[in-house]
Amino acid sequence: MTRVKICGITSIEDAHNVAAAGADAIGLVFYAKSSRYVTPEQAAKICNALPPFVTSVALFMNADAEQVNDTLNKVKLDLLQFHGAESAEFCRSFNKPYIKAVGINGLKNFTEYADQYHDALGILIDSHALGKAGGTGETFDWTLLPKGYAKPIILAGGLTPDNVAEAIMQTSVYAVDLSSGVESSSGIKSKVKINALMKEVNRIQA
Ligand SMILES: O=C(O)c1ccccc1N[C@@H]1O[C@H](COP(=O)(O)O)[C@@H](O)[C@H]1O
Repeated sequence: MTRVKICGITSIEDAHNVAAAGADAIGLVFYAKSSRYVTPEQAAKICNALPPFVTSVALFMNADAEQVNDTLNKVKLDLLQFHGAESAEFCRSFNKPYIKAVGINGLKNFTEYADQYHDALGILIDSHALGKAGGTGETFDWTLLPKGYAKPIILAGGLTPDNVAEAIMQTSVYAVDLSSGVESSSGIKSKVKINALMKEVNRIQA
């Protein structure tokens, strides 16, 4: 069963809609330049309102250790997602499970890059260029995905209710991660699109 994470949650209502639709995880963006940015105080309210068995994921983009620690102190978080140029040493320094995002665009050697993060729970592959921010809403050529990599692969980048079934069937990834593809406007999730997404994911796995 392919897992689903919906990223960029900014309200309790959106978190409830994601959980009710049957997604596995919500993502909270702690990157101030993002339209989906939430403060630790807002995120704490959202996480406290989550039902059991829905994973809360904190997305950081080149944050410093102080910001990550401050967020961890204030918010009940299950997993960290590092979406920038964070070193493996930095990612593991919080003693918290993490996933590392990799921008596939222009990446020379996936295995060499991803192997540095050998203690990550999984590797998220997005369409952005190395060093640039993700969440662009752009897809990439899924045939570039590594085959048979030792860790779970999470596919991101431009996924929508219309292309998610094709993406899962073509790639057999462990999980998909969506943000802009299930929004009604930037930072606001659409209940209709979230339900349509989960219907598609369930349809092809029935
Ligand atoms: O969502 C953001 O604003 C964001 C900012 C900086 C880095 C990553 C961000 N989002 C992540 O990008 C991918 C793809 O998003 P999309 O579906 O193409 O909009 C996803 O992992 C988001 O979590």
